[in-house]
Amino acid sequence: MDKIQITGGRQLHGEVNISGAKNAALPLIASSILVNGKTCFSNVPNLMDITSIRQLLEDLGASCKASNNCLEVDGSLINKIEAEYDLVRKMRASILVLGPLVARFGHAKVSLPGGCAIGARPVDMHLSGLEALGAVISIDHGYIEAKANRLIGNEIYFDMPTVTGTENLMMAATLAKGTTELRNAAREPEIVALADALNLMGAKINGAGTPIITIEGVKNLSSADISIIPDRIETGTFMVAAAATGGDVLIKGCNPDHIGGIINKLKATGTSIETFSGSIRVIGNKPIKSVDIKTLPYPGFPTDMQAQFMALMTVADGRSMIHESIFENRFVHANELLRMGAKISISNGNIAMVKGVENLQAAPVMASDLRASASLVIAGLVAEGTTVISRVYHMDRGYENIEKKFSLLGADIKRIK
Ligand SMILES: CC(=O)N[C@H]1[C@@H](OP(=O)(O)OP(=O)(O)OC[C@H]2O[C@@H](n3ccc(=O)[nH]c3=O)[C@H](O)[C@@H]2O)O[C@H](CO)[C@@H](O)[C@@H]1O
Ligand SMILES: C=C(OP(=O)(O)O)C(=O)O
Repeated sequence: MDKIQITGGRQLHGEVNISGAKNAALPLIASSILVNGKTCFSNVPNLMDITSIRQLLEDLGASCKASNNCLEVDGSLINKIEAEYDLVRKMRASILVLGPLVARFGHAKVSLPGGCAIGARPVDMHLSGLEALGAVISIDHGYIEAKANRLIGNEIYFDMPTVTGTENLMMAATLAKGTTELRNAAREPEIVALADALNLMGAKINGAGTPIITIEGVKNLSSADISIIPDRIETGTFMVAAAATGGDVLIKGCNPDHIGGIINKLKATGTSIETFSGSIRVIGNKPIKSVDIKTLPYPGFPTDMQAQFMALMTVADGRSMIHESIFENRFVHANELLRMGAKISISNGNIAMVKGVENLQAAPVMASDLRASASLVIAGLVAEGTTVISRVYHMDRGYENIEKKFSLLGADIKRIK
């Protein structure tokens, strides 16, 4: 199994290009199930999760042709409505095929995705939403089965904004008869990107990016060319790494409008940030000021940046309170940061108090999930000595060429076997 080795202490300098967003690409690729024809995606990141969704679509019968960062999916060849456990277990976002399959074929069988390192992550709101659209749902032997002759538009209220839940139901409702209104919908940029793409395919969606999304059902969708938006979490990860190392980095190919919550908190740490159209310059300043954060649905501070921000706070001046309000178990990285000399205490399971230390010390550490791995990379970049991070397959799910990108910025980082 691959590991990442980092010798810390170098400031990051130079330019880095941001890849397409994993969390935008996954629902967009799933949306190609709705189309009885070809959908072409560009700026697709080369990631394990993209391989997983591609394998899943191929298993359903679709043809997928990939070259460079493009992917062409032919949904006209789909001849199977069952997403099997062996494919779904690799990636929770596989649940995103449920809505499109039942909408287009009237029948879907998808393995229950189950929990993961960061929490139980139920899919009850996806299922009750589909029921509201008239699907008959059953769960048997670990599989969700959904059946409907044709989905029928309805009003759906989410108890809390769910990102993939909003995406699943938005996709399903595009082919429903009548109008669907999603209330308390998630507002993430990935939702807007999906609505824009579906509209290009012929859907009639309004309000994406607000808590109320209205979808007027259409009979079918047609082929389209879709470009994946830049990854705001990868952007934020490089911003935090630049701040932590006291570096000066120009982050290119990103969308500063998508990361207001991150920019706001990083500025409060004393980091200098200049935004341009499509790029951001980040200059780290010492001492790093301690700042409190609470993760919230967009446009609040993203849970997917909490681990990286915690790594920054371990070397800040003072105490920081980090409140994780989205997932119940998203502090696993804290234990690894402790092994590197960080001072962190956790109360109530979702509040971490971080007391900044002068410096971290390198140690062998283990990644537990995707963003935990990014936080360990940031810690490794500032620590004294050589850190080895194992289980980096978590990182490969969501960061394209991360060690190459950091190396080009001057980090002493390499992948080892
Ligand atoms: C592929 C993708 O886009 N993943 C992102 C997506 O995950 P994902 O879409 O799985 O996360 P959700 O927005 O659904 O989860 C938000 C909260 O709602 C709860 N919940 C969700 C659905 C449901 O039916 N019932 C329920 O209780 C979850 O357990 C969690 O506490 O949004 C998360 C929150 O921004 C991000 O961390 C993930 O990176
Ligand atoms: C938690 C994440 O992804 P997923 O929902 O695919 O597990 C993430 O991108 O940080």
